[in-house]
Amino acid sequence: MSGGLHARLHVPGRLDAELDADPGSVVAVIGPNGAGKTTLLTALAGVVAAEGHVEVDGRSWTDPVVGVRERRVGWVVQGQALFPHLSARDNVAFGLRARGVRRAEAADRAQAWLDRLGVGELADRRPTRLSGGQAQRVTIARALVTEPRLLLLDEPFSGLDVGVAAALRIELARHLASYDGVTLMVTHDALDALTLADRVVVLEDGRVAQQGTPGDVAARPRTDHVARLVGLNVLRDDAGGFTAFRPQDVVVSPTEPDGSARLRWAGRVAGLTPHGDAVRVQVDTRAGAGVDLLADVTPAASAQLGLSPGAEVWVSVKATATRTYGGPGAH
Ligand SMILES: Nc1ncnc2c1ncn2[C@@H]1O[C@H](COP(=O)(O)OP(=O)(O)OP(=O)(O)O)[C@@H](O)[C@H]1O
Repeated sequence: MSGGLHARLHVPGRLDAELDADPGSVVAVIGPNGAGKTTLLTALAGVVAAEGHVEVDGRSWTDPVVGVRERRVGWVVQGQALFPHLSARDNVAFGLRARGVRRAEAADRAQAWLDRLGVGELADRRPTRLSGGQAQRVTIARALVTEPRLLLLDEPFSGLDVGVAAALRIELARHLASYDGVTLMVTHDALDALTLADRVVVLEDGRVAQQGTPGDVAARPRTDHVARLVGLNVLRDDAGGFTAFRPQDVVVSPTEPDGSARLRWAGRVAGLTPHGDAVRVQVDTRAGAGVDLLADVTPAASAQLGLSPGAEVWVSVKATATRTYGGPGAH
């Protein structure tokens, strides 16, 4: 048996997934709504009943079944409330007290974690007197104080101001770097998956659709969801291969473009949104299972082409600007 996490979990109708993670690694779990991300986390924690097995640090949590309270899991869950009647320090100390740690020691250890997360001076405050970012830091301290072997983060930055989330991201990255347990982080944010994680697991319909390093998953998405997250156009061919290209390499023209070395599609403009200095044009081409292609054009070109929703256009991309992978003979 080796360390880290080994899990195979089956929750009928909701999840059928196998997962391995090295000690100290951070795994981002991404996928569309309803893909099974929360089910995966709750099944690992033992909150949701699952068939299969879970092994952490060489110890089975499923044979015999280890109860929810005995699993060494730290939770930071979306919308999870702190106990309103307890101070920040007592909130953090709670899990230690429940494990029989004496009051004074629990308070000291809680204070040390609050200090580490930069909210030590707020230890006596109740949650209603904390900002969203401060409360999330207390929640993270509460998850880490019991020294879990599995840290489960479900959208840890959602609902926070951009600036607050950015600061917390840096803080959390620092803690994760020195944490030797396994972290699983559910996120809808491509940047979090790319910057905080060592591995990315893509769930779709309760199954693992793809996994790999963040760089590999971002460069070679195999699901529409990931393609959209990382801002790539990805088309699937009949042989199971994929063709990916960047929106900035797509040319929009009023008539069919010349040149045989271009892939081209006729379509209609489905939407226009600002994207950095460019205009991101969504074109419904019926090219790939109802997925719109994305093209980035300059505002001047957009005006010149008279782009507006419903306009008929051609989109094309040089074959040399595309990358194919995944199918037979491709890589
Ligand atoms: N308590 C439940 N009982 C039965 N089915 C459920 C329950 N909770 C979720 N499901 C179903 O299980 C599937 C996976 O849901 P889950 O909440 O794990 O997805 P998710 O990837 O976390 O989605 P989101 O991004 O929307 O949070 C969905 O089809 C959902 O409808």
